[in-house]
Amino acid sequence: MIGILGAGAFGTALAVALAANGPVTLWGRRIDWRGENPRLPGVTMPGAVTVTQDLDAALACDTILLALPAQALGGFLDEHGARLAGRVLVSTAKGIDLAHLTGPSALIAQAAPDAVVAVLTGPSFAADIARGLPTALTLACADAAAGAALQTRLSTPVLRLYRTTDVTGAELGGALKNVIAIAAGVVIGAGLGDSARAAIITRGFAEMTRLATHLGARPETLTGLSGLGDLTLTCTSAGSRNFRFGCAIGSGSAWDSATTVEGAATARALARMALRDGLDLPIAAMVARLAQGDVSVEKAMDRLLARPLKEE
Ligand SMILES: NC(=O)c1ccc[n+]([C@@H]2O[C@H](COP(=O)([O-])OP(=O)(O)OC[C@H]3O[C@@H](n4cnc5c(N)ncnc54)[C@H](O)[C@@H]3O)[C@@H](O)[C@H]2O)c1
Ligand SMILES: O=P(O)(O)OC[C@H](O)CO
Repeated sequence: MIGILGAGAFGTALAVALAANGPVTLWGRRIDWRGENPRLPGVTMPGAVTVTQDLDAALACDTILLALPAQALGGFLDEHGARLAGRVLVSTAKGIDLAHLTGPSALIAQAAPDAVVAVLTGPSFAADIARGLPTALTLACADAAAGAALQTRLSTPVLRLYRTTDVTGAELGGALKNVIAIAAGVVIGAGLGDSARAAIITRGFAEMTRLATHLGARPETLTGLSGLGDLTLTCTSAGSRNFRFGCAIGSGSAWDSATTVEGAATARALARMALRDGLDLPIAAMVARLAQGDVSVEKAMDRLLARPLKEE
């Protein structure tokens, strides 16, 4: 049976989609809604989904999807990680943990060393998945046989999973695209134009590839759904919270800090990793400063444009 930890927009959307294959238990720490999750308005839960605050019910499942925000995952695992032993654990968070400078799969593997760990990522808005719109994702698992079994188990007629054994590449693609999406939003919010956005996407993709391959990812994974695919979606759609957050920075508008924006903390993590490993990640470093209000949009653009001219 499938359990999902985290009853936010994405956990709920996955529960709705996977109910097509059988019963699903969706756990949230606070379920103060019935029938329709306010984080995913207009979506009714199918009968095959049990929504619960009882963690034991979800932990009784053999396959568990973790749909908590990246910066919340470490704390959750500190408290409950030992109870995840022996399961198939699928990470869906798109971020780099600021405290450990690692992706969610490494945190999970550390908390539950004997578990099979996989990553589900790729271009997908929760609202699209919940509405049953066609979506293609990447399922990454270092254990090829376990990955193939999961691919079958988590695919539905409209949710099409492609598999890879490159966990590092798939996970980093999903985390890093959020940072570049903030930068793309800043460009659009500040009225700098679509040409500048295309430049940010392309140079951002170069940064994503530089860091991911440095950490052992296969370059072709970055050009797949989990990298370029998700980067394209997130940098071009107002459906993305990261993109909208960037737009708010660029236009000087207010932002609701309760909204999950994974790219802000991940940009800070990347800035630290760049320093640690001597990498050049100028867009990520600037997003980290913009997200914290440490630099104005004008100064950020001036500094990026004043960098020495170089080969592409
Ligand atoms: N929303 C999407 O379209 C989408 C798509 C793909 C991947 N994701 C990824 O899924 C992850 C979750 O995003 P979301 O959209 O569901 O966010 P969300 O803000 O809608 O929901 C987050 C949920 O996590 C819960 N939570 C936070 N801290 C917790 C803790 N310590 N213990 C237990 N529960 C906790 C919150 O109560 C909330 O229900 C993110 O990493 C995001 O990048 C989201
Ligand atoms: O709303 P965002 O920016 O968190 O993006 C959601 C998904 O990651 C898009 O694939």
